[in-house]
Amino acid sequence: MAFFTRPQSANAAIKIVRPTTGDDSDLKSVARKDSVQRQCRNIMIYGSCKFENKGCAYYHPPAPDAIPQAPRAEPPAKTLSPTLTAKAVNAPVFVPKMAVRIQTTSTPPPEIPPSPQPEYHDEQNHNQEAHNEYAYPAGADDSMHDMNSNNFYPDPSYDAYDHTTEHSYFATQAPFMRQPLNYHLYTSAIPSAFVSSSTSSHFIPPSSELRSLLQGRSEDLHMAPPHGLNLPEEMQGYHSLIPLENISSTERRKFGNWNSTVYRAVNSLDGGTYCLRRIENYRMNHQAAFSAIETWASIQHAGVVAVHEAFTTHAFGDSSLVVAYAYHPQAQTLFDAHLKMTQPSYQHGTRVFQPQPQAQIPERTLWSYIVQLAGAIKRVHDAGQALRMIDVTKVLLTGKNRIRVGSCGIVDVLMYDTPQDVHMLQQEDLTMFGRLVFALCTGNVMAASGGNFQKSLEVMGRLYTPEVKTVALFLVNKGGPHKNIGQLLEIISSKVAAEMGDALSAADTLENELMGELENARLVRLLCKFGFINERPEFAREPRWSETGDRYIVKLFRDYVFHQVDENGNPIVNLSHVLTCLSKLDAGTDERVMLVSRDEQSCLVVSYKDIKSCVESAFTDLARAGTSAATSGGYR
Ligand SMILES: Nc1ncnc2c1ncn2[C@@H]1O[C@H](COP(=O)(O)OP(=O)(O)OP(=O)(O)O)[C@@H](O)[C@H]1O
Repeated sequence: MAFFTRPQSANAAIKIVRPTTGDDSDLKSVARKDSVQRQCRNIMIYGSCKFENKGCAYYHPPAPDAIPQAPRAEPPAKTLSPTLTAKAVNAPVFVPKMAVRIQTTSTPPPEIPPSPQPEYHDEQNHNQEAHNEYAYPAGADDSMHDMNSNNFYPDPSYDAYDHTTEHSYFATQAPFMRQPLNYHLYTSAIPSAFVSSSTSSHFIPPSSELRSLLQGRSEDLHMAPPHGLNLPEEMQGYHSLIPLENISSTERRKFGNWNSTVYRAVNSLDGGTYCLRRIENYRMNHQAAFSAIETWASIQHAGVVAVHEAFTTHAFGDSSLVVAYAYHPQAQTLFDAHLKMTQPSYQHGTRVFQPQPQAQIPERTLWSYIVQLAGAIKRVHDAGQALRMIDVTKVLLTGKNRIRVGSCGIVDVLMYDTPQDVHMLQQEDLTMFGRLVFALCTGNVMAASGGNFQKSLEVMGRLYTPEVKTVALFLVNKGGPHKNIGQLLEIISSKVAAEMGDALSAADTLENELMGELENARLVRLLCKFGFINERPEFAREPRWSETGDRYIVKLFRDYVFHQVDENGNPIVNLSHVLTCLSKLDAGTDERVMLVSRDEQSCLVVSYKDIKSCVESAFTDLARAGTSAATSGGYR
């Protein structure tokens, strides 16, 4: 038989009634359905009615201590769902620590102190339905009392709603209690008319592609170093070094005149992954050479790969300079992304390649690169620095149409002994920028040089709008000492506006994606709490701790969520059911659920709010007994 497939929602509510007593004269009046005998709403809300003896026509039940105790074994079985057996109803009564509405309980409602709030007493304000269908004779008073005293929500953020301090509209409404957060229940994504996760936008690929992209990055970040690399185990707190380029090649790669290698490494101080650029055989003459790194570390910009620190080391067997940068998993250089058509060959450490017919970079992408680079250069020049390394092999493509200038600061350290005028270096930045535009337009890194120049202009004019040529010429031409990046930004202002629009839509799209994932962390926390509580062999010297008290409800709920079976005893594996139940539990809704023990001897009707409270209380017990209170606090 399907014992965990009971009606579950408040809509399929099982009417909960006060247990019958030997003297049913009181209850007769409760059960009467005529309007005159409906229970006064003031009793339900405030626990008393000022007008009880002053003409109030509604029914006022006797004070709780006047209600005779109901014998436990005689619950009103006829009020239960027809699918329940009387046997289940007669199950031993379970009394949890917290106030939960149990059908078979005969505990009288606690006395509720009269409320100082003004009372309702006009005919309209008596909600007939509330009196009739869900009169909660046994539970409502408890529930109201609990809500008034905030027993369910130790969290101060669940304080009673103070309607006087809020918006004036609400201040005119009837007082109500602030409900627990229920926005975890559904993710109200931005309507798809505005943000679509299935189509590709300029910066963000469609949702499915975005996921596999992020998954790939995560894989990259957690990749373990292969054996036999013969690299230092540890170096200035960095470990797990993996080279990002081929180090077995006989041709050594050069960074200017220096041999250089790029590694990915993990920092043991913060656990973060970094990109280390090592310059071999570097001799440091002045400690002050690192002052530039300090300046670069303070430059934070979306278009610049962040500089972390620099140090010298003998860990590689020589004296190396290492500069640590932010690591962007699966980043590609612009050369690798757009210009590399054939395997480049190397002669004396310099890349030699044959220009090939390229897959043309779309103009929108080209403008995006130009605007992003201009923004990065502006930030760096405003900080009194020069990038000195704007090259297709040093600009990284870190996401869809997203680029950042890498390897910043390192030239400043290497060239410390031959200081140069910053203004001249900034002018040089603009020229390098122009050459990069030429290279991207034509697919030839030497496009702006010597004999290639005119041909490159022709190609550019054929493939792109005249504005692109204007920008490229502005950058490579000598424009005098006053030429600066601000002038370029003025020229391309309309492109900057378009870029900004795309960047804002990207933020909207990502926010939308994030909304869909919002519950994940909360549901995992809930599952962790279940894991801590359920089936715990012993706690507080009580071997049955996880089977009794509040934990019993948690266990029954676990069965309800995960262990349901169909009529043939086959497991019901319904992830939607699990997610819905957990979301409702996380929100602590008032919706009630019927929990039946496996032997059908216990049957409880509890709200998600109650179950949440049981989980919290059991988890708090465990956390309190744990060695580190601080750690346990992190799971709330
Ligand atoms: N900050 C970073 N995060 C992630 N990957 C990076 C980072 N910096 C560089 N890389 C990667 O390291 C690899 C080597 O970088 P490098 O700058 O040496 O490029 P390169 O094409 O080898 O240039 P060169 O010819 O000058 O050596 C490239 O694949 C690049 O994508």
